[in-house]
Amino acid sequence: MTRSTSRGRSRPRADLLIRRAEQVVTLDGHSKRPVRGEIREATLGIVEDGAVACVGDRILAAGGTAEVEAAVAWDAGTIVIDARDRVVLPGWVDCHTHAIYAGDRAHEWARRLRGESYLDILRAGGGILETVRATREADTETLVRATVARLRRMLALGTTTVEVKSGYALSVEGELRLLQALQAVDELVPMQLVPTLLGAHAVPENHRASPDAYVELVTEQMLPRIAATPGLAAFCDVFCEDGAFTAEQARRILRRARELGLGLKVHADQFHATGAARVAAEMGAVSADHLNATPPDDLAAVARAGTVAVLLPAADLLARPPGPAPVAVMRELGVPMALATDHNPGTAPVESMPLVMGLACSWLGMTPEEAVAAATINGAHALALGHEVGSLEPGKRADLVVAQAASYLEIPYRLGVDLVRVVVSGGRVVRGGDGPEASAGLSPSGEEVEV
Ligand SMILES: N=CN[C@@H](CCC(=O)O)C(=O)O
Ligand SMILES: [Zn+2]
Repeated sequence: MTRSTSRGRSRPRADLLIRRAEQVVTLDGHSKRPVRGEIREATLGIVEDGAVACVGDRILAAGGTAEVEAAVAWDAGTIVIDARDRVVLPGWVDCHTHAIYAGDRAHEWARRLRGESYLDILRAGGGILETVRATREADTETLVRATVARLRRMLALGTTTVEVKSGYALSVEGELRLLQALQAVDELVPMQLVPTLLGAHAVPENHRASPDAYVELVTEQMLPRIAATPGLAAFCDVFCEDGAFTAEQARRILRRARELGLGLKVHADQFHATGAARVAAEMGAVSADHLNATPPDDLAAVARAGTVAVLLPAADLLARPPGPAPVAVMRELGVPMALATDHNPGTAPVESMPLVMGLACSWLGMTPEEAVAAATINGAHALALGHEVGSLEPGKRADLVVAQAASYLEIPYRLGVDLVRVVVSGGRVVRGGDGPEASAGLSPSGEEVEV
């Protein structure tokens, strides 16, 4: 139902008003620092009978329905969504993906199920290197089209901010091409896309005999070339692992990236304790990701540095590292935790953040409150975007999810069930609107609307 109002002319006008939600999970008050330690329901900033009003691509107000409706004006042009029986949350922040690639590795997954190891397959020239061959062969239009399709499916499941790493080209021109293709993708998908250079994802086959020469190529040619174009990459990442790059090589690459003004991320200790998490902490990386094999002392260093631990339960399930990420130890040490899909063709063909939240709770031992914070505000901090996304507060990007649920608990609990009914990204309703008061521009069936 849309309503015109003569009252409150001086009140700011809303383009979009979502009202009468069972719960609005605001996550407010955490824009400066990630949440960590014991996370209680109060930390989530839940408002019952809640509303969110937006104008343009920004949030105008979030709180109780009566309070929000008293604070804003709306008219016949305002889209009004009734959220009775529904929960409103910030759009998911998927802060670790490898979503630009060609080819498929289901056959490798089947080999791993029969007992082969991920790293042995990589050492034999498969794994990441197989995807590198397929990606190098694919034309840019094909890569853009495939990536857009993946990101649109993620968007329909509520992901409104997504980090995408390059890393399947492993040459200066090839990595540049992937990051430029991501700029084209960014124009075609209404999400916030954060690009990361992962030129040090694996040692390419032509440098097998001299990995240090490849590290030098990354530090002396690839990084300066990419950093010379503002916006091409926000972060530099390194896969620090036996069979990929050593802690010392990672340090060299990250140091150079930092000099050139890029933020830092590290694929750390996924299979072995390599010292990578400690390097991430020392270098001031915004995140250290995976952390399956990180010793407690190194996790303590991560906590002290305020580096966000990005946990990737789908990869934990499919890649078979020595064990799942040690959530209880991280909680105890005060390591801030975020969650991401790790979408990639080898170890995580997953696109759903709600599924990842479910795995994080029922398998890794996160509490539902930790999972919600990890998929929203802490994911934002893992991208240095805590001021911009991850919570429902006035001035932040109007990114939100409306889920068919009486409580936020149902989202991680109902493993594999798509409860998302409405997705708003940058103020645009990109999916849904099938509620009784759905109005202009909304698809009655709950299908994705034209984006
Ligand atoms: N472990 C390194 N990189 C990816 C996997 C990439 C691949 O296997 O293609 C990850 O984060 O899990
Ligand atoms: Zn990864």
